[in-house]
Amino acid sequence: MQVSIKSYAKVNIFLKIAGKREDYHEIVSRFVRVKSLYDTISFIPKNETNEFNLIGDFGCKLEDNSIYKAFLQLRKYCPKIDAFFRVYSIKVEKNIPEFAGLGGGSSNAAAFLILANKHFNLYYKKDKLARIAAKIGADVPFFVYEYDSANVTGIGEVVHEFKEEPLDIEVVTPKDIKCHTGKIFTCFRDDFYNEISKEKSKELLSMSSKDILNKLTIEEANDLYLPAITQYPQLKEYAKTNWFFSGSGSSFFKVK
Ligand SMILES: C[C@@](CO)(OP(=O)(O)O)[C@H](O)COP(=O)(O)OP(=O)(O)OC[C@H]1O[C@@H](n2ccc(N)nc2=O)[C@H](O)[C@@H]1O
Ligand SMILES: Nc1ncnc2c1ncn2[C@@H]1O[C@H](COP(=O)(O)OP(=O)(O)O)[C@@H](O)[C@H]1O
Repeated sequence: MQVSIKSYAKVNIFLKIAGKREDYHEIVSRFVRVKSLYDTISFIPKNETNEFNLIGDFGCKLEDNSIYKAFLQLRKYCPKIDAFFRVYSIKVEKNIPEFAGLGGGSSNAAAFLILANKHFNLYYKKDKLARIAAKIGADVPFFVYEYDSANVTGIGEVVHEFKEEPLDIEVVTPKDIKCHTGKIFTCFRDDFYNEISKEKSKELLSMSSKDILNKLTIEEANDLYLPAITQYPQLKEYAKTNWFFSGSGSSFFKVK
C-alpha cells in the first residue's frame, strides 16, 4: 500500500492576466513542474494526539495549512478518513520554500488528495479530484493532474496538458524575501492593470516553453513581475540576464 508521495514545485513559464473575477484575477499561464524540487508527504502509523496530526516545518497554523484544508474537503465525501487520521499522522519533509511562487502549499494539498485517493481506494477520477482541489486554492487543480507541463486558465481551474520535451529547471529563491500573493495582485490591479488579448493568449498557449522563454523578456513573460519589484525592491538584486520570475515570486528560474 502506497504511504508516501512526492509533492513537486512548479514555475510559471509565463503568467498573464486575462480579466477580473470578483476579488480574483483570471490568468493565462503555462505551469511546469520542477522535478528536482519536491516535498515528501507520508502517512505514518503513529499518532498520540487522537486528533488530526500534521508533522512538518510550516510557517502557518494548522487551520491555515493547505493539507488540513484538503483533509476537511475530502472528509465531506469520505467520512471514514477522520478515524484513520486519529491513528495515523501526516509527515511532511519540507524542501519547497514558502511565499516563493513555487506553489508549495498548493502542491502539498494536491499530493495529499492523490495519496488519499489511492490509500483509501476511492477511485475518484482526476476531474473529480480537481473539483475538490479548486475549493482549496487556485493552483491546486494543476497539481492534481500530475502533468509535467500544462496550460492553466480561469482562476486555475482549467488545466490542459501541454506535451513538450521535459525541461530541466534551475530555481533560485531569495532567502529573505517573502512575497505575499494578495499584496502583489492588489498592486497589479491598482497600478499595472492590463489584460492580454485573446490572440496573444492563443499564441502563447500554443508555443513551447523554450520558445516562449527565448522570445519574451522577464517583464513580458510575467505580469506580476513589475508589481513584485515595486512591493519588494530588494528582488531586483536577484534579476539576472536570461532568468525569469515565477508566479507572484519571489523565485527566479531558468531552463538549463
Ligand atoms: C500567482 C499564482 C500563479 O501560479 O501563484 P503563486 O505565486 O502564489 O504560486 C497563483 O495563481 C496564486 O494562487 P494561490 O497562491 O493559490 O492564491 P490564493 O492563496 O488563492 O490567493 C491569495 C490572494 O491573491 C489574489 N489572487 C490570487 C489568485 C488569482 N488568480 N487572483 C488573485 O487576485 C487574491 O486577492 C487572493 O486573496
Ligand atoms: N502545506 C503548506 N506548505 C507551505 N505553505 C503553506 C502550506 N499550507 C499553507 N501554507 C501557507 O500558504 C502561503 C503561501 O505559501 P506557498 O503556497 O508555499 O507559496 P506560494 O503561494 O508563493 O507559491 C503561506 O502563508 C504559507 O504559510
